Amino acid sequence: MLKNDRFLRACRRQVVDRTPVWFMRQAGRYQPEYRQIREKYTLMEICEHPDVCAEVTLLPVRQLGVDAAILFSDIMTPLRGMGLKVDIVENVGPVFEEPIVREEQVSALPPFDAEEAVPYVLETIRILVRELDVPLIGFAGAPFTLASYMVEGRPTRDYRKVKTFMYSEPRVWGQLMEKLAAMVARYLVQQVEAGCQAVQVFDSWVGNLTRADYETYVRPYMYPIIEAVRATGAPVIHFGVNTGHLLASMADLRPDVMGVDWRTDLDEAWRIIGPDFAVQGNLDPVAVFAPPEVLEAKVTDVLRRAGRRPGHIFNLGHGVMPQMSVSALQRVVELVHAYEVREV
Ligand SMILES: O=C(O)CCc1c2[nH]c(c1CC(=O)O)Cc1[nH]c(c(CC(=O)O)c1CCC(=O)O)Cc1[nH]c(c(CC(=O)O)c1CCC(=O)O)Cc1[nH]c(c(CCC(=O)O)c1CC(=O)O)C2
Repeated sequence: MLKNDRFLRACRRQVVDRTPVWFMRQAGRYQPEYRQIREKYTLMEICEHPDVCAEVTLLPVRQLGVDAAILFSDIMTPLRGMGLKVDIVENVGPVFEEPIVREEQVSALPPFDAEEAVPYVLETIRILVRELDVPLIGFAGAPFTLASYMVEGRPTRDYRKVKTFMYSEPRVWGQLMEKLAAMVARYLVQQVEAGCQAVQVFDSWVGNLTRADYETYVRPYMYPIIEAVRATGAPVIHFGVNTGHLLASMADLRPDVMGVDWRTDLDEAWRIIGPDFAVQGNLDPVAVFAPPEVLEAKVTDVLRRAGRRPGHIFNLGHGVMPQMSVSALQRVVELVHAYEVREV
């Protein structure tokens, strides 16, 4: 029985004693302890050593006092486990040796089973659920975001290659998205079966599409993912960046929680998707660098816009940045937990 279940209660829009808070990328380069571990292990090697990976996951929970842990991993972890040649290059990001350009490469993608591809991820989860007093969030990248890296071969600003592929080869695009959706659904369900109490689906880069393209080329492949997770009973959070124009379309997938970036005010986002969802976010990450009185005003503005309604999980509008300080994030947690919401 979890000592602190306010995150799970908020996912289900149940009344809480304090607004739960956690941060995307709460484990990472902003922490001196993480940087010390990274001197000995690459990011992927951390993931492949369950004892080290568990320690990295636990550190921010203990240091920051957040109400949820997120498994330390990357969205590239399952693809690498499937045998794809992808590396995380310093100050670049995921880089593929062979970008996807031909149908044969899509056909050659093998079926996914986490027990075979990434057994160490499941082992890390089993260690963590024995140690944690707060829920553990599992996660995966969504098909479009994964495909963006696989077709482009590396992070991109214009998505020219992946969108040209999507428009020019709709049949092969469909095969790629179906294979990735099957992998993501299976991977998330296996993370829940290993002990994760909630999962997040990161479609970080889907905001680069028009609403029509999202509904044509992406959303059809998302339904089986959300439905597979819903069947486990674990809450699912769906998040993308720059998705203000897509929130109504994404809501049709019926995740339990919609992640919101900072560009859309939280109350406006909640109005767009309606009262049947919980919401997560949405402090501008750069506000963490602001003077204390500005930071406090911005944290309070997010909380005020949630209007003390059950179903708000406080987070940044995107991930923690390497230049951030532990003390600034501790201050955000204090401010959120000090804010009066209705008593349980
Ligand atoms: O190499 C390292 O050790 C540090 C970089 C690092 C990566 N994954 C990481 C870390 C730890 C950290 O953020 O410090 C570790 C990482 N990647 C991810 C998460 C989950 C989360 O955001 O909470 C986490 C942290 C999980 C945790 O807090 O325990 C998932 C991830 N990787 C990725 C993406 C998509 C994206 O951001 O492009 C996403 C979705 C989350 C998001 O949108 O922020 C892909 C990725 N992974 C990575 C990079 C390079 C990051 C950089 O150099 O700025 C990139 C590309 C990028 O962020 O632009 C590598």
